[in-house]
Amino acid sequence: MAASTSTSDSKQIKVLVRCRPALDHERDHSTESIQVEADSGVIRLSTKHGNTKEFCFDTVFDGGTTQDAVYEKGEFTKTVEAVLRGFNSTVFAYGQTGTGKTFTMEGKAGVQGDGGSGVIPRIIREVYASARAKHGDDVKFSCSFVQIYMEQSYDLLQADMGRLRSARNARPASGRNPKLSSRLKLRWCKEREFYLEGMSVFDCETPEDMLLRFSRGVGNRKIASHRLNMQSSRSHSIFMVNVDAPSADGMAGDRTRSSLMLVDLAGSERVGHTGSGTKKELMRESVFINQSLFALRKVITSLASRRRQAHVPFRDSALTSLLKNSLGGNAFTTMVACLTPSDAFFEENLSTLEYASRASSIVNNMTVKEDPKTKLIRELKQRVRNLEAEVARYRSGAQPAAAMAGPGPVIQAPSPAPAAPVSAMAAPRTAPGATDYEELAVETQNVNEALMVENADLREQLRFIQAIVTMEEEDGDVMAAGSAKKDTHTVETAILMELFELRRENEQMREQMQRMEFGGATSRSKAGLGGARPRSRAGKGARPAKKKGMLTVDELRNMFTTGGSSNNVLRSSSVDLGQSLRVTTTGNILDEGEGGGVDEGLDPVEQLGELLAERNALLEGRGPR
Ligand SMILES: Nc1ncnc2c1ncn2[C@@H]1O[C@H](COP(=O)(O)OP(=O)(O)OP(=O)(O)O)[C@@H](O)[C@H]1O
Repeated sequence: MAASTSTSDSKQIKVLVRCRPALDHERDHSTESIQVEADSGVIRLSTKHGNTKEFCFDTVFDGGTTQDAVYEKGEFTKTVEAVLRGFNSTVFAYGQTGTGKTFTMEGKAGVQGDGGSGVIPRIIREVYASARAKHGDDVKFSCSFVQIYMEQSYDLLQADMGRLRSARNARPASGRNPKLSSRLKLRWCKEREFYLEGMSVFDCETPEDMLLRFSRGVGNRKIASHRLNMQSSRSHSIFMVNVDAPSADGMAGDRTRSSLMLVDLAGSERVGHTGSGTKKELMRESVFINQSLFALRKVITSLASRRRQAHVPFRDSALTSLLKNSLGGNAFTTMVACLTPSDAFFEENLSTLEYASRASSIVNNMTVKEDPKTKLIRELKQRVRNLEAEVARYRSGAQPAAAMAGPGPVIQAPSPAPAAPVSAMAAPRTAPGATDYEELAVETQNVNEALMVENADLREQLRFIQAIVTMEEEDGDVMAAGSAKKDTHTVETAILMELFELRRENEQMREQMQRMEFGGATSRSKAGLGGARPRSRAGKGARPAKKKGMLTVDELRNMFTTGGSSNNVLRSSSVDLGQSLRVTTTGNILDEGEGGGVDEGLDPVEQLGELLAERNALLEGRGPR
């Protein structure tokens, strides 16, 4: 369902650091290199050569910290509160392989008695308990569980995954493999941003129902053993808890829907340390794990750099796409950075702490997502109340100040409406020395103008409601799984989005070129823009050779008409570009461009052609036009 924002709150990403105890097999051949001062939040890392690096965080846990203490001192209750207030929230565990991410998030049966359970089971129980205490039975819960394995997303709760697991458990495999039929496509649409199409969602009435789903999904997760961890997660897992509850601050009947993402990342690993270099599959997995974590680190670095308008490469991996709202977005986010005490992993620990430190400077703008219809009704009710109060004041003899103003929805009059001030009704314009008749005429005119403005407002509202209905027709039910009708775009919308993206890229390139023009011609080749590149063999004036990855207009047109695919390009069957046809986006992602507007009245394909030509020219180093 389309949603819009109401309440908001800015919060930095909360970072907890946990160093696990040394494991039995580590004690013989490594020394502890980490000093954790829980009271002051200081962590000191020292190398074998005596160098020390110091970090300070709000909350740090040493190897002796129990799961109970992590949950309590980590203040996960605040995450639960945020979810129940309608804020999307995220908890993610980050760190090198074998540092205790899964132990922290899932827990381990039999460790520390019942206290062995990790953050996920505890948070599930607390969300249910708090929600029930607050709203009784008027709360609905559901969950989904996915893993990102080798850059593909898989549903961990699909029925066939369960069967697959029992079949595979019969043989001593190095790990379980996800089945292709549970593969999910990553999609993007304006209202929902990144999401996984067809992901299964299960209603769970009780915490036990949800815990059962969770443990089934855990059983389907891809794991394998290597030198650093007997049960190493080979995928990133995301468990999603959806809560639909009465609005905490709103009026009767208002509801909020929030999601809690509980993420256990696969750990970064060095092939030399894990010994995966000898096994092809482990090696391939390693490459994908490290690649997506690299993308995550790039996103963290970019968000933490605080350069305004800096490009944040969320689209570089499925993981960062799905975490977009959790990092610098609208969610309440907690990162649990996990460390190993062994001095053999000084560099890995240092890297984890550096990224944890950067993450702690990222500010999220938490917002409650509200159903637009509910929001509109709430705002209109508020407006009625304001007007009633205004009328009451007017009746009691007071001058009605700006009768139409107030905290109601800010609605712009459409352009054909007269530009009369809205407060005209309250402050009639009278000409000096005018007769009573003239005064009446002026007042009538003012009232008339105010009514026209209101009329325009109402028309605007009607258009808004119609737009919502259309969106809902297109979206279907967000929570329902497998709807093939979801998130369709018209061809025009897609082309326009492509145009925005291209225009933005071209703008950037043009700026870069201009900067380089100032900086001297030689810098052009250094920047890789091709100033010193050899011309094509056909000589001067000949069309430059087409670069790999560049698209011509014809190719683009073909893709629209024959169903080819490329990044940001749609797949459709026999599309006439003149018509407004509905097509579904490919698994590749369309991002929100911020570029300039699109020339109205021109064929978007023509524009696209121009922009592509411009881009090719820029790439060829032929300078801004
Ligand atoms: N706080 C802890 N107390 C006791 N044992 C722990 C603790 N943290 C982790 N361990 C143990 O360390 C080993 C590795 O932990 P875990 O599997 O959670 O690491 P991980 O970071 O999830 O690794 P990977 O990224 O490879 O999945 C496990 O045997 C686990 O039981």
